[in-house]
Amino acid sequence: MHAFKLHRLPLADQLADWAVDALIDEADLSPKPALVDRRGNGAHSDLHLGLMHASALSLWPAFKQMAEAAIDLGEIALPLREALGRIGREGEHAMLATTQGVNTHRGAIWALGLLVAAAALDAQSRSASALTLRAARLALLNDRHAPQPLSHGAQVAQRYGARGAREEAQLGFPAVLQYGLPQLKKSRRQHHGEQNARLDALLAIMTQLADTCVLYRAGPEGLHAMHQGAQAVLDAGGSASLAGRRRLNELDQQLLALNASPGGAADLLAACLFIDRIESCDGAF
Ligand SMILES: CC(C)(COP(=O)(O)OP(=O)(O)OC[C@H]1O[C@@H](n2cnc3c(N)ncnc32)[C@H](O)[C@@H]1O)[C@@H](O)C(=O)NCCC(=O)NCCS
Ligand SMILES: Nc1ncnc2c1ncn2[C@@H]1O[C@H](COP(=O)(O)OP(=O)(O)OP(=O)(O)O)[C@@H](O)[C@H]1O
Repeated sequence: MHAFKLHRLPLADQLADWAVDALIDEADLSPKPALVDRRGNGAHSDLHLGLMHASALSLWPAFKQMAEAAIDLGEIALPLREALGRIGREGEHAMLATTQGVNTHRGAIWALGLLVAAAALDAQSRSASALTLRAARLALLNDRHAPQPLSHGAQVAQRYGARGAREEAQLGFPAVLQYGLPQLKKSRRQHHGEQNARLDALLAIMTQLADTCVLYRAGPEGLHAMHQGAQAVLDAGGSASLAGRRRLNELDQQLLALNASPGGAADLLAACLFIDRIESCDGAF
């Protein structure tokens, strides 16, 4: 055996690494409209890039434990769903302890947690559609121990009848499968550059998502501005074109004026990057 043979990471460690990488890549991606990025804190007075990084790293143990639970329990059923719920809530505590009470990644723990578990359940079956289907089947199970707080998402669901993070997962992440990933691949095929392709994927998600962060902060007017503005950037040629960049700057200004931060879309971009990483890795993990 070669003395310098590289060790493959255990599956759970590998998946936790990729989930954290996806969160850091999402946070670093710039210029994102009204979100925390390398330029600043967007529409968030209580967030900054360092906090997003620290928060992402604090979630590594939770993602690893979610993968381990999926490997140990091995099937999509209530014991795994409830283990994920418990680990997810512990992850939220770790996040809040790191950020001193600021919600940096609540939606991301939910989406990426389900996807990490879905990937760990069957390391051979790695297509986006297979992963999101397993994640959806997990999300459809009812965690009997989940608290029912009147979250911002629950409040706008009551007020506007909007579908939020829970429903997006239960439907198999249509925003990722039908908008984010196809746009990511399309912009890559057009050689727009990786950062522009990722921005375009975020914008594609923003064209149609019922983002409860935006609805809570800026109502239907804010959501409409996000949908229209993101579509206008893509129609103008996307982030790689001069006309698209001008539209992106206008969208940034408009969302900032409305205090409308698309946090749900940002979480789903991270989900998109995680799935893309898994799909594109050769052979076993
Ligand atoms: C389902 C969750 C997201 C709660 O959703 P709810 O809408 O009630 O909460 P909240 O207003 O805090 O929003 C959560 C976040 O989701 C993101 N989000 C907003 N809109 C959307 C959307 N349409 N699609 C996807 N994500 C969205 C945003 O980042 C937002 O901050 C989740 O926190 C939860 O129930 N956790 C319990 C622990 C658990 O079961 N964990 C399992 C880990 S796999
Ligand atoms: N780069 C990012 N910048 C800002 N938010 C992000 C980013 N990436 C993900 N998010 C998501 O956005 C959410 C933060 O949104 P928001 O601040 O509206 O939530 P909140 O704390 O529930 O509400 P509020 O700040 O209005 O009281 C987080 O749950 C996080 O998952």
